[in-house]
Amino acid sequence: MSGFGDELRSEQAVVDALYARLDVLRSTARGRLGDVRRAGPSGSPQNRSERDAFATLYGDRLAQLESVEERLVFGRLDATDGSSRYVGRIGLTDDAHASILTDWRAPAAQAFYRATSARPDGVVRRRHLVTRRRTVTGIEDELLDLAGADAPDASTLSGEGALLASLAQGRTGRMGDIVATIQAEQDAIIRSSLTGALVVQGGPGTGKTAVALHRAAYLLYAHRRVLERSGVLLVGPSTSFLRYIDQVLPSLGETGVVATTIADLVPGIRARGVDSPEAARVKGLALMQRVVRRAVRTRERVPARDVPIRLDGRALTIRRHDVREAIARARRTNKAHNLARATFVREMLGRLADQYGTHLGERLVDQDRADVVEDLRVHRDVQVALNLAWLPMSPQWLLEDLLAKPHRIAELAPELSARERAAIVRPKGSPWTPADVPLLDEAAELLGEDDQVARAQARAETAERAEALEHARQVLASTGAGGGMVDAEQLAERFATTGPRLTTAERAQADRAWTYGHVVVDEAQELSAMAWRALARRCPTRSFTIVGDVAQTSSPAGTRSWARALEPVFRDSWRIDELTVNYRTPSLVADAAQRFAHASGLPVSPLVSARDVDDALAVVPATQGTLVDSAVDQALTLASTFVGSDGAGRVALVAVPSRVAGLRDALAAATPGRLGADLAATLAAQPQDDAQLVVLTPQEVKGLEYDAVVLVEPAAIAHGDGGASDLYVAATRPTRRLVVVHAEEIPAGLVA
Ligand SMILES: Nc1ncnc2c1ncn2[C@@H]1O[C@H](COP(=O)(O)OP(=O)(O)OP(=O)(O)O)[C@@H](O)[C@H]1O
Repeated sequence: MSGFGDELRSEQAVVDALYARLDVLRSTARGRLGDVRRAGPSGSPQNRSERDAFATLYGDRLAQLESVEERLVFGRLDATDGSSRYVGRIGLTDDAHASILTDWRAPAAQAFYRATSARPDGVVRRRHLVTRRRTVTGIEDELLDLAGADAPDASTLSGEGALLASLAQGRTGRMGDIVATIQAEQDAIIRSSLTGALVVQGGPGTGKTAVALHRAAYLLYAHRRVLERSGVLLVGPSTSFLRYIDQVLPSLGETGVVATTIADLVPGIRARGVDSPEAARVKGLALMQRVVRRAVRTRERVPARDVPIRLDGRALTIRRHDVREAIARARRTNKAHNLARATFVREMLGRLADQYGTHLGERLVDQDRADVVEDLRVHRDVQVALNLAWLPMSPQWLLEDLLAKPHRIAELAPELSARERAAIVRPKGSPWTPADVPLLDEAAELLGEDDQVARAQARAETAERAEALEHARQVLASTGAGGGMVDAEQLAERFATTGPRLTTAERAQADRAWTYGHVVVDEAQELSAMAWRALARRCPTRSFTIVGDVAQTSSPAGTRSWARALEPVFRDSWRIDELTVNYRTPSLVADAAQRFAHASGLPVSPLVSARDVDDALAVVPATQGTLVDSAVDQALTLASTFVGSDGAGRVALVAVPSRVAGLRDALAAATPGRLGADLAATLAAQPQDDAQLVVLTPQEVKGLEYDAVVLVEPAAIAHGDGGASDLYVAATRPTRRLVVVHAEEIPAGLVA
């Protein structure tokens, strides 16, 4: 016992020393930031820009140092050669630049997550340090030098005590990082190569989201030079999901990540409309790329007959033959429609000017010809005729026009059935929907934007950056500034991005045509073929992390097969990995969900729960008349156990959309009597997407988790729009308890 106390004390001494170092670094960064700020806005523009650059750098560094206060260090590795190293959320060095804490993403930390008795990797002992604030409260050792140990199976947990402690914590409504307890199968995915597309398939709660985010953090660390410039795009299913995960990356100290949904993918488009399931499905079909292409092509057309016009009293003709040749010539440029139009117009005006010359009986040259061309260019009838032959269009105009005209859809989408065509017709002026966004993106690509300005700007920026780098080198050499905290590249980046210029993430977000160094897609099974095309366009190197579960697909445009979804875009440059341990749901609940999923024929991945919780599953029968009251009663009982006035703990009622309003009203009416007026008022004031006690649909809880869930009438959920997948999703949200309230028969398998 005293041995353990000694160990604890000696680890406390190490932890104290690491925090002391952290404090020193913080105060140095704070001091430098203060010095820079005190210098004020005087001096030459050059001096000011340098100061701004240092201020941003020290500010960022300080923010990073502040963000690792909790669990700065969480592990220790003892090697066979007698050396040991500590692993933590960032790397630290002492005054002599010797490493005293290894960043979890560094190669030297890998063994902390991967070493096993079968493959100890030079490690004899892995120690998990459990800390509360700056105090070591526990130590958990794993000895890895056991000769002849069996190979572990996938469900062998590393640092089980630390892991289970972290899983048992109350939900806060925000996802936290898992750096202290990443499991071997997860670590292999996190550190997998940057090239190609990596698909991570796994059942609910297997850590796919956590792994995807930690992989983004790892890639930004391991490939900083590439990815800081180009940025990483993170695509999630909803804004409330993005909110749920937005603490994870900053707490890992990363920037340069643009988080978005498909609905918000195209700058300037706010897609808040809602499609019918059938419309969403049809708009997502791969053949829609052909429909959009045809919609563009049919605006490059030869008129039915020659068009007579008059210029200065002379009769000219816009001849069908000329239009045909001008169109062919413009198409040969291989440029996008709006850009190739310049060639078409130039060609047509030239031909008309030649006709004019023929009328005059002379061949027009130089200024005379240029003047006639100009007169023709501004001639209204010419403009009308040329527009009819080659219409300049915005993506919005094209799509709005197409969807508002059943005869155009019939003409351009003959592959669709009459019912499918009818599903996508809608009046002009309707709001954009998420399924419109990939179509708008496709159209934008075919129509083209005038990118000459942007390209010139990019060239200028490259030249400026080279200059900034050289300048930064000189500054560092001459001032000795940086003190090991800054390198020339970082400083150059700051010089380049201070002032009116924007960060990588900001620039990327504003630019539809931005190409990212890596794309992370969560809940990827929901994406349509058209959405995949839009994402692929944003990363020509096809470096993707794709996480999802084809058993949880609820979107009618989504997929049940990775191969079918990905092959059109990635061909054979994608690989698949599977996660099989469920870290969220207690085994009773996970088993129930798995049984139901199997019984429903969903393509489920194998799943083993990491833990068991007593009383994790309850079934409460009700009648149609008592269903709502009974569900609310159960939710309030759960809330009194799990929901705290300190903001911790989350309880959700999940029901089909048609029941949501009734449940919300009943819940609001009953809460004060059951939880007290104060807590009821606190809960009522919380925003819907961060409330501790909520009523939501299965679609809305996708990707999220709660301490406890009341599943209201599972049969109705299983027969709703998202079908069995919706019930599978809803049943796998709780970390501690699932209560099933039903009047109809419970779907097969859900209860043993
Ligand atoms: N190694 C780990 N250590 C601690 N917690 C973990 C670990 N892996 C996953 N978790 C936790 O398990 C829960 C489920 O993780 P996550 O949401 O990433 O799963 P998922 O596979 O994306 O689930 P779903 O498919 O249901 O959306 C989260 O609370 C996450 O923090």
